[in-house]
Amino acid sequence: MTRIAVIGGGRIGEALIAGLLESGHAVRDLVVAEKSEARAKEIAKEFGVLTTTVGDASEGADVIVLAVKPADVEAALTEITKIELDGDREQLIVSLAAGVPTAKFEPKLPAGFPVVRVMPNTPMLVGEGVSVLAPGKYARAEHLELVRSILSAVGKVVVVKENQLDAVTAVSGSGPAYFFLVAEAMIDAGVGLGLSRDVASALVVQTMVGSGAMLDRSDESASELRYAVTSPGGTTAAAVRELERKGVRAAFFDALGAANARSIEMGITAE
Ligand SMILES: NC(=O)C1=CN([C@@H]2O[C@H](COP(=O)(O)OP(=O)(O)OC[C@H]3O[C@@H](n4cnc5c(N)ncnc54)[C@H](O)[C@@H]3O)[C@@H](O)[C@H]2O)C=CC1
Ligand SMILES: O=C(O)[C@@H]1CCC=N1
Repeated sequence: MTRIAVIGGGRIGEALIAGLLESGHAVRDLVVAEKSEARAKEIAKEFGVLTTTVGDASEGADVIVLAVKPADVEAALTEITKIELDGDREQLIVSLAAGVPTAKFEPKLPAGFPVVRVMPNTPMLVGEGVSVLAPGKYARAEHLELVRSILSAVGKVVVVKENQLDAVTAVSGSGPAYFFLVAEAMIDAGVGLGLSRDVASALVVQTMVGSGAMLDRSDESASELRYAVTSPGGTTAAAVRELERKGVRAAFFDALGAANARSIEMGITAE
């Protein structure tokens, strides 16, 4: 099986580790490098994986996954390049860092060393993620296929050109947070209407799960599914009118625009 080193055992690193193990990836083929000792202990205890230094983890790995913050990429890369990277053994770097272009990695690596940039999202923790892949200059079809095969174990995989990854980050990388925010607001609103928090939470969670499943399985668009809930002159129409009056659609345009701009900015400042 492919040996994977995860550099950075934070929130997305943990989601990847948990998702891979859950999908049957062997624990002996996973190794984690986490610079916080306390966090490394937590990861080792929770998942039974080996935790070690960046150099040791990278040395034995086929795929080196960088799951550190964009500002920490450079330091982590410096540690990785202290070992002898082996392009012939088809070693590969996969970067999950938002905004950081593959062109920032490539000059620091041995000539022709392949890099694949990926924007995942946290639902991969439960096998329902979406990972969007973009090959760097030296990543060939077989590298993309390897990354696809690893990440398809924890959700769907989409391939785009790298220049679309900032937009992707705004939509699906940050996306779970928007749905969680909507869930929080709906639960609070339900409590405001007199439901207990437990009942309001159960109703909101199942409504989200059910609506997501319909979107996934139905041939109808989001608009058509919404029309089917909206009886003329009824309760949904009254609610949607308020959401539109408060500018919910414009808020999403602006919010995703801000995320896109921030992703571009993080790529510039990561240098
Ligand atoms: N959290 C999310 O939903 C998503 C995050 N990402 C990207 O994933 C990356 C990590 O994000 P999070 O997991 O949220 O951050 P985080 O802060 O939770 O985790 C980063 C971890 O890396 C460790 N670290 C930093 N430098 C290190 C080094 N040199 N060696 C070993 N460990 C090191 C830190 O101690 C920390 O535990 C970021 O670049 C982010 O843009 C991408 C998609 C979604
Ligand atoms: O908020 C962030 O910067 C990261 C990237 C996408 C989701 N979380």
